[in-house]
Amino acid sequence: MTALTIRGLTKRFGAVQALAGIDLDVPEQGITAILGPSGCGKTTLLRLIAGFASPDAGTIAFGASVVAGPGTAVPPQKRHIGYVPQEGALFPHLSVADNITFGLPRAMRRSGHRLAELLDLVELDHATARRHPHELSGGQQQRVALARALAPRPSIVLLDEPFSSLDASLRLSTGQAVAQALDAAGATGILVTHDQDEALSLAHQVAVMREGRLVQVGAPGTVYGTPADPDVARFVGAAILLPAVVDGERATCALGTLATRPGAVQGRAHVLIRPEQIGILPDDASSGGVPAVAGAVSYFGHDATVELAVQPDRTRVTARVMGTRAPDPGTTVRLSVSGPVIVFPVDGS
Ligand SMILES: Nc1ncnc2c1ncn2[C@@H]1O[C@H](COP(=O)(O)OP(=O)(O)OP(=O)(O)O)[C@@H](O)[C@H]1O
Repeated sequence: MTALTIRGLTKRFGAVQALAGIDLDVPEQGITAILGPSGCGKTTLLRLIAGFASPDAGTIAFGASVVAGPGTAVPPQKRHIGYVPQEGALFPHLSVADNITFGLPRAMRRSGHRLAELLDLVELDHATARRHPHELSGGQQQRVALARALAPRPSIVLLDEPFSSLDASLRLSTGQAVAQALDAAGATGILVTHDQDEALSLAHQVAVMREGRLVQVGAPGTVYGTPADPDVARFVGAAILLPAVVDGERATCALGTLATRPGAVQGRAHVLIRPEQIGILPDDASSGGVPAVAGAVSYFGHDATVELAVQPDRTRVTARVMGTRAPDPGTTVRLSVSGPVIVFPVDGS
């Protein structure tokens, strides 16, 4: 079943075409991430779904019921959606309990049962209920904001860059807690983010947006593994694009002759290689691969990236290897590429 169906959605602000014809199906439950760079129209799309603004054209339907379209504009309070803004926007003078139960009928607020349920759902200690927002960490504040959004049991929760003010480690754990809470509540999440790691790790469906349009919608693995074009490839992860000549299912480029995915364009093209596809071997002709000289190494603990100059013409590529396997700068090594590569037509890059 589809939780949300968007067709031909457009919105213009003066000379700026913020949304230029959006079609999107959001399946029930799970998280759909709207991923794109600053200014591409993500927040505008979320605001139209929430009902905070009206589209110039197009329709938005929740299940079978149209909430925005020609002659229809259901107000935000009647859309039964939850909204989690960037920094929680909690009421500073209210306790956590009062923040969470703010939108509930008085009888429910008094009973305390729903509050306890919501605290459990977002994995907050019941003792935090008496505190005020300034006595909580950023991650706890975002959990309170989610609990408040989930309180009236909405079927759709809109999350507008909810983790952007958190540091990297808290972002991951808070993101996972939010995903679990949405799942347990049976709600569908729509997460706006410009962070590809967040989108790929939390979402079941990723919708990549650029200049007011959706350029690719798919499962995280599909968007990362078979991006629609070189810009999507670069946006969702580190990408090496090399000129190549394709013949059948083989592409010849600076990293040798590589297997392509079936159906690749033929002749002059560009191949996409992810840094983790490059293996670094000892400099021994029997290892196969192409020779390269190792340059700067960036350690990240669990893994490392290595800059490499591929011989003979010093084509620069970056490999991602286990932290302990990075060669010393200046060492001559051999490079192999695992797995088939994606091919893009020359004019597509
Ligand atoms: N109320 C408004 N009036 C005029 N222009 C607007 C308005 N809201 C958005 N825009 C413009 O529409 C475009 C899309 O903005 P939007 O906020 O939707 O992008 P975004 O992808 O959410 O960006 P960010 O990640 O920086 O929040 C931008 O060029 C923005 O300047």
